[in-house]
Amino acid sequence: MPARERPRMRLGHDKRLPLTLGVILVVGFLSVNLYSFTVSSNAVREMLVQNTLPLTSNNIYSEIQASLLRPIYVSSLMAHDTFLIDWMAQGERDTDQVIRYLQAIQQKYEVFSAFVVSALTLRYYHHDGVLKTLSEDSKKDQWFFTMVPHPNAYRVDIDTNEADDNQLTIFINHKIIDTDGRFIGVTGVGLDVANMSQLIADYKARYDRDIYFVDRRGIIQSHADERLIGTADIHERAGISAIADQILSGEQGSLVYSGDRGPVFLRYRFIPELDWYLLVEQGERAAVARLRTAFYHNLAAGAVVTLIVLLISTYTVRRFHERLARMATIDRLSGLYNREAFEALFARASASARRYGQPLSLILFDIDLFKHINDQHGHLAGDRVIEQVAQLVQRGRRANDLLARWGGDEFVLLLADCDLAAAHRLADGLRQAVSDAIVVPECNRPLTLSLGIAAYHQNDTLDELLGRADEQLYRAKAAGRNRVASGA
Ligand SMILES: Nc1nc2c(ncn2[C@@H]2O[C@H](COP(=O)(O)OP(=O)(O)OP(=O)(O)O)[C@@H](O)[C@H]2O)c(=O)[nH]1
Repeated sequence: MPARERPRMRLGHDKRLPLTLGVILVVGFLSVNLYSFTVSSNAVREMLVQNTLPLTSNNIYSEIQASLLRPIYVSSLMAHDTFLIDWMAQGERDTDQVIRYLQAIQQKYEVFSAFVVSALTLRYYHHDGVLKTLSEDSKKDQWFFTMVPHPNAYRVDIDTNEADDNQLTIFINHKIIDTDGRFIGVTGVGLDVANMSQLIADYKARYDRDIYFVDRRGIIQSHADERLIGTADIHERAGISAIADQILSGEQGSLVYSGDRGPVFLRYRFIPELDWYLLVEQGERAAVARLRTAFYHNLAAGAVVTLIVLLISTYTVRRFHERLARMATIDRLSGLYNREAFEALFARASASARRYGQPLSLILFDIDLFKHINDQHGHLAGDRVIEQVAQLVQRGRRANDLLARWGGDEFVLLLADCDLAAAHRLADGLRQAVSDAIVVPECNRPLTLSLGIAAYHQNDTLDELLGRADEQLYRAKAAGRNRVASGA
């Protein structure tokens, strides 16, 4: 049956189920994903504050301790070296001697620089020679004069190195005390800040966290961005300024501040060896970046699954509706349209005939003495005959003609663009074809039809048209069956 001919029968809303499924899936996927994203983000945050950042801080602290231990040890060794103490006590006579000593230290321990400054002469001896004489008036030399009242034996300072193009250097300054307990100078080694910065940059790459040091005043002393060193103050930096005092008054702890890209989790720890604070921080965005990516991937997967379910359910529902529509419009035994479908299709065909002013004829036909076939050969044989007639007429009809089983052994054939005379000829041909092709089961007589034809009149109802065709059919039966009767 051509699809375009199928009568439109509302058998349900075939979009409702896929839509409902779609909504349930979208809401389900969204809520499950959002929930798991929120739970995992909270877990990551908690992990960051309670575990990851403190652990990182501890690891770095240990590494710092390990990397400073050696230079501090070397400085201490120099400060207690009897050669140096004696040499100073004896009036710093042979300069070459002390320079060779400093060179040996610098080479042996592979430090950036080795130096000694005398409190007596204020001369600054460097492994390359005598650098200068310190002056109490020079701002640059204050580090030395502040060493005297310093409570500890050594101090870690960060400063530009005049002996090496003013490069930033970490100095381990160690007091030299003579045998009488008097302060006679400072000795120590210098470490390249670039190395330290590299170390911190490595941490950043390894842990994806910002790691830097500030002194007790809040001035950044070591940072992957060297421009900040010695100049930037955390009291003046956006976000962290709000918690700067809290950091600088504690030993260690975890804090949160709002950075320009969301909350930043910070772990601070005071490092007594450096007299600095170690700060380890990580933005929430970076911490949950992977989760966010997973969230988007899950959503995409959910969208694909939803789409597939929508397609499958739409296809299934459509197939189901088509079957239902077929069941509701097709007569099971003959495979022809049933009465309801014919009524709907007639309305369309008659409207078209009216619009284009074309003739329309209806043939109502009935198998002659069908009851006998049933009675003598059984209902199944009768059914078989109905099938045969239906198939034969269906095959012979024109594409625009509508054929339906009207009930029992009665059929209707609506002939589009066909006047009464042409319909009569066609009906007779049909009658002939059936009696030529089909025999009554088990008795060799040909099966015959009686056919009544009526022409469609403007504004006829189906009942009116059928009524007139039925009269003609009655006439054909009355006249002895196996014939065609027609009338306007
Ligand atoms: N096998 C079968 N029989 C049916 C079916 N529907 C109706 N019938 C029978 O078809 C017969 C119809 O008989 P009628 O059309 O009234 O009478 P007839 O024997 O064909 O005689 P005329 O129409 O006067 O030639 C009845 O016996 C119905 O029981 C069906 O689906 N299958």
